[in-house]
This record gives sequence, structure tokens and C-alpha cells, in this order.
Amino acid sequence: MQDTTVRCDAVTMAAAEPAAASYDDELRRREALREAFGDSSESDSDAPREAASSPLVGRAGRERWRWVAVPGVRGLWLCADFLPSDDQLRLLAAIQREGWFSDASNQAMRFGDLPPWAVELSALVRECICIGDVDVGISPGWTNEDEDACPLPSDLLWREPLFDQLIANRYTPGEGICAHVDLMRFDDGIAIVSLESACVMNFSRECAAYDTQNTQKHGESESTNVPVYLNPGSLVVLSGDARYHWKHEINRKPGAQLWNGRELEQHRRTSVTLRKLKASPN
Ligand SMILES: O=C(O)CCC(=O)C(=O)O
Ligand SMILES: [Fe+2]
Repeated sequence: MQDTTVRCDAVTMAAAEPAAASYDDELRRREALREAFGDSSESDSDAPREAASSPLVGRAGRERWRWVAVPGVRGLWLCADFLPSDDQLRLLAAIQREGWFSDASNQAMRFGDLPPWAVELSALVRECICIGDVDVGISPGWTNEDEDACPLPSDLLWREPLFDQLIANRYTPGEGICAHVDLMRFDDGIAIVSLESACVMNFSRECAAYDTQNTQKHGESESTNVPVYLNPGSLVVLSGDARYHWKHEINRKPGAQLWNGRELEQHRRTSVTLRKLKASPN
């Protein structure tokens, strides 16, 4: 067991030393560009500016951004089409180039000085939250103008840096992550990008059980479960209730990955989780 990211199967971890964070500057964006496209794209003066400023997503991706509030879990938002397929491949290639994963290691953590592609990804998460369409769906009592009707409260959205910690997880078929709430040393506002195999992430909340007079049954509780389908290229954002009061879990044991009554085919899955460390008390 490590961190709160309790993998259901044995994993090892390649952790880096914390390093000083310098976040969103132009130099890093350029490095990210080189990383994703190679040197040639920078010297290509005919390249459109939009493409040059964001290697992980083209304009087509941006136009599709649509946020859905997951019914029943306050603070849980899904953007299913965050990364189009070619951008997913580019992100995977950038992760692959880090050389983090091997037979013995399927998780990597980085603190502070994130790789350029992760800095770029963080900026893209912010942009997606800012400009993506919002659909509050059947969330009771919300309108699209509500403070709640935004994937991240503005104090989290505009903090600097937005994220300074990442975990990349690689799951082979059958491997998942046990139910957990992320450690309290991480601040509110967590983003998870899914790549490769689709999966169902289950959110569960312990609720006290009540009898017919609505009095709590001694020592009893019931669990509310909300399954969320995470397709490759999707982004989920957790804050508030979803981050602190709901556990999340991916159970990929045979028979457990059910969606619309059918079992999902399992392949390798890679995810990138972005978080922000809480300031340490001096
Ligand atoms: O792999 C995922 O999608 C979730 C990872 C996670 O929950 C974590 O690292 O805390
Ligand atoms: Fe987690």
C-alpha cells in the first residue's frame, strides 16, 4: 500500500525528489511544444499560432468540450471528449518517453517540477474548464449560472500553480485501484485524464442507515454507489464533496467492469492524475 492510491495488485513506484516549481512560463510551453512535435514544428513559421501554442489539442478538440455534472455526486464533473484520439496518442508518447513504466513499475509520481507535457496538460485542463460548455443535467436546483455549475470553484481554478503533483498509473487488464479518498496532504481540486482502455470508476459514499421513523440504526450504514464511465481521452474533475466525502475505485477484476449491462473489454489503461500539494505549515 502506498499513498492513498491503493492499487489492488502489487505495484512499485518511481518517485522523484520534490523540486522547486516554476509553473506556466513561456519557456516551458516551448519545451512542451518540442516534446510533443519535435524541433521541426517550432521552426515551421507557417504553422498556425493556435496549433503552436497548444501541442496536446487542436481546435477540433476545443470545440467539442462539454462538461457534465455527474448526478448524485456534488463536485464531480466529466468532460468525455477532453482529448481527441490523435492528442491522446501524443500524450501517451510523451509519457512513454519518460521511461517510467517497466514490468516492475507501473506507477510514477512527480512533485513540483512537472514535465513540460504535464504543465501543458494542466493549462489545458484550466482552459477546458474556462471555455467548455456546461451541462448541469438533472442536478437538483442548479442552473448553468450557479457558482456550483462550474467544474471547479474559482479559488481553485485560478490558484498558481493549478497543479504541482502528478501520478501516472498504468494498469494491465484485471488491475485497478481500491476504494480511497486521496490523501489530505493534497489540496482540493483533482483532475484525472484517462487513456487507452475505457473503464468504470465507482464513487461510493457511506450513508448512515435510518429506520422508518428516520432515526439512525445503531452502527449501521448503507453505501451509495455512483458508477462513472471513463472513456479514453476523458477528464474528470473532483472537488468539495466528491474529493473529500466520496471514495473512488476502479475494480477491474473479471466480471466487475459493467456498463449498460455489458462487461467492458479490458486492455491496458493509463491515467494521469493532477493534484496540488497543500502548503506545508511553517
Ligand atoms: O487511475 C485512475 O484513474 C485513478 C487514480 C487515482 O485515483 C489516484 O491516483 O489517486
Ligand atoms: Fe485517487
